[in-house]
Amino acid sequence: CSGDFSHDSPFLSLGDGVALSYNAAILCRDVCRSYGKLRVLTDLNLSVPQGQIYGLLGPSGCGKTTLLKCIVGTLKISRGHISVLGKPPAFPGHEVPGRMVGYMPQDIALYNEFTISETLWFYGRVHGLSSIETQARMDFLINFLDLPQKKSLVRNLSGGQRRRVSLGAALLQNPQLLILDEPTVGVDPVLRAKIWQHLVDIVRGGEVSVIITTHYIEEARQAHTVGLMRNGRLLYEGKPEAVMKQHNAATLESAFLQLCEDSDQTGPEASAQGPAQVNSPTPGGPEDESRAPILGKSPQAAADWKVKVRHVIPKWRNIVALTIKTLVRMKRNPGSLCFQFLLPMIQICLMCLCIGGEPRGIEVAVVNNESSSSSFSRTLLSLLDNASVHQVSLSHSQAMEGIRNGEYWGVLEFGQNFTSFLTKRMLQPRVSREVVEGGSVHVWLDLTNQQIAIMLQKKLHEAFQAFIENKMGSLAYLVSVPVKFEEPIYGSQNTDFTTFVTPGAVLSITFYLAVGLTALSFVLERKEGLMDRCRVAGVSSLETMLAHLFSQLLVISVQITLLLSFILLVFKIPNEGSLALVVTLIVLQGVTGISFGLVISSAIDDEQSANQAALGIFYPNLIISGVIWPVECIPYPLRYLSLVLPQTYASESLRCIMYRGWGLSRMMVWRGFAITLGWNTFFLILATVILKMRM
Ligand SMILES: Nc1ncnc2c1ncn2[C@@H]1O[C@H](COP(=O)(O)OP(=O)(O)OP(=O)(O)O)[C@@H](O)[C@H]1O
Repeated sequence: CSGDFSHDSPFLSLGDGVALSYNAAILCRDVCRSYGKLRVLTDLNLSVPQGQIYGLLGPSGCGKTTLLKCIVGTLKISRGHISVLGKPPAFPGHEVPGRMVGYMPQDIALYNEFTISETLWFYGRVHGLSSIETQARMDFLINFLDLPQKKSLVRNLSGGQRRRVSLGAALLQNPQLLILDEPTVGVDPVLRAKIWQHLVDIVRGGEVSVIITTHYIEEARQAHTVGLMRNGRLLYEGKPEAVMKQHNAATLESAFLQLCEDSDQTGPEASAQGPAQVNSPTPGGPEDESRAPILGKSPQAAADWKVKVRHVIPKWRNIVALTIKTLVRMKRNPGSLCFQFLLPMIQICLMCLCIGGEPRGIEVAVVNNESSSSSFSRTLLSLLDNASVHQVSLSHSQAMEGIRNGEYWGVLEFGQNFTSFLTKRMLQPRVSREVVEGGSVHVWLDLTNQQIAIMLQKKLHEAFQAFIENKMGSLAYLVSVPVKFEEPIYGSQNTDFTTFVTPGAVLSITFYLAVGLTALSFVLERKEGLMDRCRVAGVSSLETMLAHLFSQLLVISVQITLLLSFILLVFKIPNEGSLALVVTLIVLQGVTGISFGLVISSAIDDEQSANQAALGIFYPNLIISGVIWPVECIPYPLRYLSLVLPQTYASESLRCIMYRGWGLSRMMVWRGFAITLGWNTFFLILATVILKMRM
């Protein structure tokens, strides 16, 4: 809201030096708020006098909660002005949201994994209370609110008990302003009376003000002022006795019924134009203010830049409180924590075991038309890797029928004169085509599975090489293809697909687990009202993000340690480079995952959509990043897209470190780090901006 209030004083000024000499804790002028096209608050005027209890009443859905959220600063108003304890909510340096306000939302909004004392300690830390202060307040509140053992877990409490813990959290820091959204629902009449008595006691000194909504209209008679809301407007504001007298009613409820009927008769349009009826003990109520413009900015209105900077800089105590909160929640869910630790390890183990290995027990039909036990064909077949290839001897017609029926992956056929023709071919420099044909193994393959076909070809070449060495001994070098592959510069002759895919897979697994965990945990906290409650307690979105980042980093560290131990020690994936660089790059990819998860959770409100968003990017990103298949095979212009994705250059960088032993001086290494850091920064800024915009 705009800063038309005098920020240094709780007094309302009506422009040109005219100031009203009353003290209002909350002032709302012409407040409007919509959710999309649904208009919830319409030109609402309300005034909560300092040191009083204000009962905000109205039918379900009339906008009470929305108004309270606007007052505490978790929702922005579309139009109008709000002043809370002298300044607009969320004004730089103002402690609303913050320590000055105690807010009990309508939802329970408590961490289920916390005990009662952990809940109060958490808010004590956020409000900057000393341990002695927190302990003293906790003892008082547990006694006063008749709470069970302070070591009881919130999730094991009854609905009414949770509501009382929630009230305790709002009362903890002795705030100047208490905003209670239905605190007495589910509370027995004795305790309800006690709570009201406590509210009356705390406002007695004139320092504390209370605004309370309740469905039990009669209990609001104990309030100094009541306001009746209907359809987003205030129909009445004044003393409870006055409205009863005015309508000649015996109860507050029947007085309000009559007010509603009157309003229905005059119609919504009429009440939309006119101000609320004000029975005027409330100086500065809508009648006082009429439609006068609220003051222009006072000299002090422009907040000092130092205050603004301090307002933006994250508070360490909040980050610590939130990090401890996340760690306690993790500790209380050991099953989920173990799952988080073990899942990446299981994934990488499955990948190393199941991807890139050699096929086993491949059925191959063998048609051998030679009968002699000393024939070359027998020797050659005996040199074929039996673990990979399972030979089944058949006739030509049976073998061809079998391969057509999908029973065999290949057919190997040796002619009747295979041995004599091959001998001729080896001994004579010039032989006929017929001799070459008859001295060759004829192979028919089922090429529908390329990996198996390639493996069969490789096994046949290996068997033939062994056969040549067997038959020719030291002269075997004479029979070789005139292309000679020397020792590789990097990698080894035995490098397999697993070696190629592992670095990219490690980065992807770290990235996606971080995305999933972050996106969901934030969405759930928001859904349960926990984030709003923290925000009212003075926690900023940046602090929430940083705390989440720190606690997730702890989880990632364990995950990465387990991942690396397995790939390096168990699966013996080579690492020629610096382990520190390997770890740093993987951690940074984890941070990219966390920050991308933050973007999803700040933009999306429900788990299903968050899951869909996280899963939706999984396959496209995995495929286009060149993790499974080389980027060089991706057609243009898709390759340009591939190059800017978070894992493309990072995977290449990790491969260069691990297999080539390169360091940061090489461009192919540092650009992987640079791209990852760039994405981290971009995602964090984007998430912060989205969170701010969606407030
Ligand atoms: N986040 C939201 N998005 C869209 N509409 C919303 C949202 N929150 C509230 N509303 C709508 O705004 C209207 C006012 O809701 P609000 O919760 O402020 O009412 P209320 O007076 O507090 O009701 P109750 O007494 O039942 O809590 C309702 O019609 C509700 O459906």
